[in-house]
Amino acid sequence: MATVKTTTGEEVAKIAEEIYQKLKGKGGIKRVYCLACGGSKASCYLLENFLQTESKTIFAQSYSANEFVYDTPKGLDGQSVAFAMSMGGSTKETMDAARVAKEHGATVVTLSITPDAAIAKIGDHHVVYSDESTLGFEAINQALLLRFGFEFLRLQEGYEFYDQAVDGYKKLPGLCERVVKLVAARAKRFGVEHKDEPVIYTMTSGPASYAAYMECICMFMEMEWVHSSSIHSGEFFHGPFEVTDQDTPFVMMLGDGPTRPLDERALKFLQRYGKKITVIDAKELGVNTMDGHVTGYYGAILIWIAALEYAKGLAEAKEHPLFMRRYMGKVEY
Ligand SMILES: O=P(O)(O)OC[C@H]1O[C@](O)(CO)[C@@H](O)[C@@H]1O
Repeated sequence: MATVKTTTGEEVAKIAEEIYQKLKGKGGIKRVYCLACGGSKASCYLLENFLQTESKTIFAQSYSANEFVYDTPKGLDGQSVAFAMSMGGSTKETMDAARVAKEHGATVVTLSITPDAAIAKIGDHHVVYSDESTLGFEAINQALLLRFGFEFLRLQEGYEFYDQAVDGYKKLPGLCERVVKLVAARAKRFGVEHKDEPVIYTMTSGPASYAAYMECICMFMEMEWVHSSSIHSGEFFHGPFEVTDQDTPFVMMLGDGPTRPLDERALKFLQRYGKKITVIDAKELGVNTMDGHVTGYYGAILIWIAALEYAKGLAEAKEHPLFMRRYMGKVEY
């Protein structure tokens, strides 16, 4: 089987530079929109979160693609950059959203796992990423998108932690491989212990929020048909904590960014009043071999890689393959 050449971090840097040079004369990059569905939408969150937190000049927002089509933001214009991501490269909602962005004058970057995807024809630039669920850690979409964020910030405002960010980018694939091995036995155990659970909640905050959301809507609900909800650690105390008891399982994700205290507070409560608690901790996954300023972002990716293994463990124990569907691709919707 021919291997697909994925986009490198350096190539992302080149595309980012081209985009910046093009928009510089118009006043620079004003807005970044991420357009996608399901797992692809969740995977945009790191870029959104990074720019929202670190940038003073670039507004960032991700959209479920069809919302962008039906309720297009007024700010979409020639100073906007839209990232339209679809793993398969042909999801209609995402293709339509990319066209809307293009029609409004935005620079459109498309992303998929193949170079010749249908969506690639709509945009100005195309990025090819690897599917991390089949062990392609060199070009994970979340990391490639994050790299765009680092580059835009460096070019437009100056990013004081740029060197650390790029260094972390290089270390990431090795750390992901290490995480898979580290959690292998735990993931199997998680599967066995949770195979008959009707509901499993996920919880975290900050950059890792996408991992909790993806584990919930894609892995547990879509792939394993298990009820779930992803809860923000801060919001936990403003409603959801009332369901805590000794029978209800939670997957608690501890990030390594500034919002970790929120996660620790929620975990402390769960340990006091709950019982079925699985902890995925970015610190333990090895993110502290990187510089402190970027560990929140990369830690989120390591959490996701671990969460993916837990979902595989569940699929194995339930004898319910991850790609079994009842409705998707089978009925009209
Ligand atoms: O990334 P694509 O190819 O646009 O597909 C999106 C679909 O894939 C999933 O992310 C995973 O099956 C779904 O959540 C979503 O409906």
